[in-house]
This record gives sequence, structure tokens and C-alpha cells, in this order.
Amino acid sequence: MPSTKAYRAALLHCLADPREVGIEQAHEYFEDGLLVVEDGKVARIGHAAELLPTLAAGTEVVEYPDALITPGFVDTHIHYPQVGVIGSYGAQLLDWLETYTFPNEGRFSDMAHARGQAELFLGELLRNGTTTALVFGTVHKQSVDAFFEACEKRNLRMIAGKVLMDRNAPEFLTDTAESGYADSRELIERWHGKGRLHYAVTPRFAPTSTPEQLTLAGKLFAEFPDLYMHTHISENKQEVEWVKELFPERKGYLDVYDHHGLIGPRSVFAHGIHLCDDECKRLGETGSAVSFCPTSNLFLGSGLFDLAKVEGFGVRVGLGTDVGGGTSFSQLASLNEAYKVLQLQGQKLDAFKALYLATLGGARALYLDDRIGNLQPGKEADFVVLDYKATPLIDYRLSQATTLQEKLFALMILGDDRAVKETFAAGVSVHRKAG
Ligand SMILES: Nc1nc2[nH]cnc2c(=O)[nH]1
Ligand SMILES: [Zn+2]
Repeated sequence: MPSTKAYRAALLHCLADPREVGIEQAHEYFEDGLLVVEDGKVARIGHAAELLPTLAAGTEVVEYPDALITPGFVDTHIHYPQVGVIGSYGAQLLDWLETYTFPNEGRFSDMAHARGQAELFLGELLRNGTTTALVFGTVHKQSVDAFFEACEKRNLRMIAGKVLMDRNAPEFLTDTAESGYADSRELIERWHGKGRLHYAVTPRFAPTSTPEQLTLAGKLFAEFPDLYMHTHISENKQEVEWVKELFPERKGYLDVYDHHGLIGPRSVFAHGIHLCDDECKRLGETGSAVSFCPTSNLFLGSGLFDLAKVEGFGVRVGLGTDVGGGTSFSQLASLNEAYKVLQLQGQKLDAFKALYLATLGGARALYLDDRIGNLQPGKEADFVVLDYKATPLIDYRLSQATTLQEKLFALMILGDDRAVKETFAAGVSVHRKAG
């Protein structure tokens, strides 16, 4: 007997990028909707009045008045070992790494510490409605074991990898080209494709890997099917200059990765603020993706991401929190900041495009849109219940809204973890807000 359960609330999900098909065709909304979940997958979605009579006698129906069900959020760039440095004062990227991040990542050589941090991190992700993330570990392979163990326990669809770093970092955080390759391989064999888990080959960024390490990273990326490649690119102007000095023989920052076989489908580059047109074109034509991380880009003073330009070259773009350079686990908070980043460049981010970036757009960037990203029948039932009455201010502001667009936009600007009532992964509740 299949296990069936139904959830009744307002339902909203994206079917396409509004940039490509227009707002109306890009989403589906049921004011009084029903989501029917069977064996961890979406079985049906529609109007409650139509679907309720079709349910088998005795099917449990959970009702959420004053709530909106959306797909779980997808975070295309985050660091689980940086929870301890979120909100660290006064530095831009390279100083921030030296002063705060590297010392903190050193603590992950201790498996007990890594396990505790993985629990804390996943608790935060789920409290914020994020059900899939592309995650940096540290250089220590046990950091990834600890993370995947915690994900496996909760049956989450997650992607992670061990950092590769064999130069320009403290000795306690470096591997070698060979040990990085061997440790990554071992982790791939242990975790990649197990349950809902995927592995990402993870060179930190070009300055901390030798050409030998990047060559072996490229070899690994080509050796196993469906692996991810996850790194940073063109986040900070000083960083971009440093890459030119370290790799004078390459045409530019992206060319360093390109030369070593590290671009293509399932390659995800965080930030991409200072990319030139040729680099955007190359990312687009190779099916690579960029993660837009607004809270981090503002907090670290890195710059303003030009979404219109990057998307104009056909690049897949997802939204990332980049915790701990980013300042919130909440993708609602990311969208709030994304709106402002785009305002400053004369670009608009409407509520439906925003929802797309945080859900289906992220899933497309990760080539997971056949499984997650919206609530079409057959998709994995990863979803979030957003509370229209989360705070007195949200309650009042939403009561003033006359359209779905207005309501959704205000929720995205005012909302954060407090707006997440409950989070589901593969049809199972993995977080429920107290009260
Ligand atoms: N934001 C951010 N950028 C990086 N570039 C290289 N490492 C990092 C990191 O940990 N965070
Ligand atoms: Zn990052």
C-alpha cells in the first residue's frame, strides 16, 4: 500500500523562467490548493475542491490556513564549516579568509566538532526552508563524512565536497595535489549517488590550488558520471588581480578553470561579479552555472552582481547564501538583498522571478530540475509551508495586499526564518516551527 497524505493550503510553484515565457506562463497558483504526496513524491497538485473528492477514504489531509506552500528553497552556494564566523567584522575577501575563516576551518580536523557543526548547519538550513544546497566542506575528508552522515539521516538531497587547497593557505589547511585527488576519490566512492547525495569536486578558488592540483581536479571531474564541480570566481577585484599574477599564461580567471577541464554542466561558480563578456559567453555555451550571493557580496563589499548581463549570455543562475561570508541562511533574506543589488543597477526583480531563482532556477543551475525545484507530479516532495501570519508586521502588511504578486513580494522583503512554519523533505516533516 502506498503511503498517501495530502496538504491543503495556498499553493504556488514555478513552471519556467518568467524571463523566457512571461510571468503568467511561468507559475501555477491554487488559492485553495491540495498537494497530494505519495511515497515521498508529489502525486497530484490542484484545486482542493477538485482533488479532495478523489482521495481514497481515510487519507489524512493536513490543513494550513493562512499559509502558502512553495517548493523547498535551493541554495546553490554555502559553506557548512563557516557557521562560527558568520557576521565577522570589518574585512573584505582575502583578509576575511586569513583572519576569520581559515582558523575556524582548522577545527574540522576533529570529527566530533565536524559532526556537531553539521547538525547545527542542517538545523539552520531546514529552519529556513532550504531543502537542497551545494555545500563546501573543509580540506579534511572527515568534514564531508560528518556532513553526509547528517544528510543521510534526514534523507536530504544535498551536494558537497572536500576542499582542495595545496598553496597560499595555512599548513594545517592544505592537502597536496595527490592526496586531494585520492581523498576526493575515496569520498566519491563512499557517497556519490548514495540515497539523495551527490559529490562536488571542490577546488576552493584558483589562488589556493597549483596547476597540478587543478589538473587532477579536472581528471576527477571527468572520471565519474554526474559529479559536480564547485568553486569561486571573480568575487573581489584584488582576488581577480592575484589570479592574473599567479596564472599569467591564462587569458583570464575563467580560463584557469577552463584550461583544467573544470567547466561544463554541473560546474557551479560562486559570485561572478567581475566577469567579462567573453567569460559570460563561455559559461553560457558550456552549460555552466553561476551562484548569485547577494548577502555575501554586500557584506564583504565585493560588488554588485549583474544578473541581466549574465543571464543575457544564457548562463544558468541560482541563488546562494554563501554563509559565513553571507549573513543569513534565509533565501527570503537573499531575495530581499538581491532586489536591492539589482535596484542599484537599474534592474528589477519581481516576486515571481525571485521565487524562480530560489527554487526552480536553482534546481536548473544544479541540473536537478527533473527531481526538485517545483511541485509537478513525479517530483520529490521537498516543500515549505510559509506563514502569512509569521509576525504582526507581516500579518498586517499581507492583509493590505490586493494581488498575489504584492503579497509574495512583501513576504520576500519582510520574511526570514520566522516565515517558515514547516519544512518537508521527500514528504517527511524535517522542521516544524514551535508554537
Ligand atoms: N565568499 C567566499 N569566497 C571565497 N573565495 C575563496 N574562499 C572563499 C570563501 O570561503 N568564501
Ligand atoms: Zn563561498
